[in-house]
Amino acid sequence: MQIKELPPEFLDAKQVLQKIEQHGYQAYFVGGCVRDTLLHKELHDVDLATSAYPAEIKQIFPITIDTGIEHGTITVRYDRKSFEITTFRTESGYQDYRRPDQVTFVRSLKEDLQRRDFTINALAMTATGDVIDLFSGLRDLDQRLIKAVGDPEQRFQEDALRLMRAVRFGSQLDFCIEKQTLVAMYHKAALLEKISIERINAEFSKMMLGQTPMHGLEQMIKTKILQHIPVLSAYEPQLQQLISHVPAVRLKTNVEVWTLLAVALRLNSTKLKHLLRTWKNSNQLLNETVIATQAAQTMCQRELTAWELYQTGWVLLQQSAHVALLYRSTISLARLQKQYQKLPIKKRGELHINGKSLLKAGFTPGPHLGQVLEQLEKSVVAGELPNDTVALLKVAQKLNPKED
Ligand SMILES: Nc1ccn([C@@H]2O[C@H](COP(=O)(O)OP(=O)(O)OP(=O)(O)O)[C@@H](O)[C@H]2O)c(=O)n1
Ligand SMILES: [Mg+2]
Repeated sequence: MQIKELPPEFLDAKQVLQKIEQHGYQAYFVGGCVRDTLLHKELHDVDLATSAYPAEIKQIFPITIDTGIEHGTITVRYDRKSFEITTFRTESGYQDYRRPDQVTFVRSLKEDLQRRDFTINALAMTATGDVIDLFSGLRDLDQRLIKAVGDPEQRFQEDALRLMRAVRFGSQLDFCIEKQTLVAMYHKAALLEKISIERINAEFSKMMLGQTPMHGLEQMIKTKILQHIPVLSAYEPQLQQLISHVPAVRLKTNVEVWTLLAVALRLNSTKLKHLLRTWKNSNQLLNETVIATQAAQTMCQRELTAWELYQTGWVLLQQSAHVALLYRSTISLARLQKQYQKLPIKKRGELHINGKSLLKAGFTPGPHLGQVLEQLEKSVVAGELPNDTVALLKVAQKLNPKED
């Protein structure tokens, strides 16, 4: 099979491959970029593989960087751009189920492709667009199957993260996991405990942001993978309920992902923070999810007050509403937007009074100033007071009678 017109992302790299070929070596596009081109999907990275050893690549290109030379990866500078090229290799060892103990450079493309995880990821393509399919990856792309290359148990034994990758690709591409591969996942599920939570999280989030996240969750339950991931393992019944309640959902952001889980698992703020911290999410994601969850849980029961709308902010309100809509179909985004737009102010900076103006008016410095300001802010947001400096100062003086 030949791809006649290569996407533009390949064009610069094509020259690099051809230059390597001119020196008598083989060089190919490999991995996800070939898969995604065949599926007409957006490409994120173009991986290059070659029969040339790192030292030989250095002889061809005057400027190189030893990016991961012990694994055979070199960055080549060509035409003012950078390209990562990896020498064909086999891997052995895998004592820790994560990394091979030993990498051996080889000259054969087949040996390189057969250590890869799934058949659809084991395709190669020449500079001129010829697809090399040694493990029936094209058939599996056609049948929409995630199938391990060779012996599935061995593939998962080598790198247990592949358990999550199988589920992730299944959801991203809306593919099924082939039967033997699924059985092997069930047998090897416990190996996931060897994998760092950061890497599990990265795959899990991609899965949840994919086309069929509920199918992904279902497969995590069926294969028992769920039993070997932190915190969520304790919530199987709630996740099962979520799957039957919202069979089809497309989530757009990580905040939506974790907010949906928080709502489905009925987590209070302490438990939610524990989940998010255990999964090593960033502080920003944690803070935003806590706010969005609070709003979503409330929206499932009743409309938000002006103060709640104000505190959540428009960006998080949209995400909360997207989640809450799955539980309460009467929520209207247009109505929410109208209510938000009607707020007299959108942030504290818009309040026509601040600490400085209070001090200028003779207030003594101290924490009570913050309390007075918050009271004024609440009253303005609720529409009980105009956002007017003179009026606000008057009320401030009443709130703090000791001051003149
Ligand atoms: N645990 C892993 C990780 C990667 N690979 C191989 O390395 C390639 C590149 O890995 P990566 O960039 O992680 O995945 P992609 O398939 O490129 O998918 P993505 O779109 O997420 O980049 C994969 O296609 C696969 O051939 C593998 O065999 N086993
Ligand atoms: Mg990739």
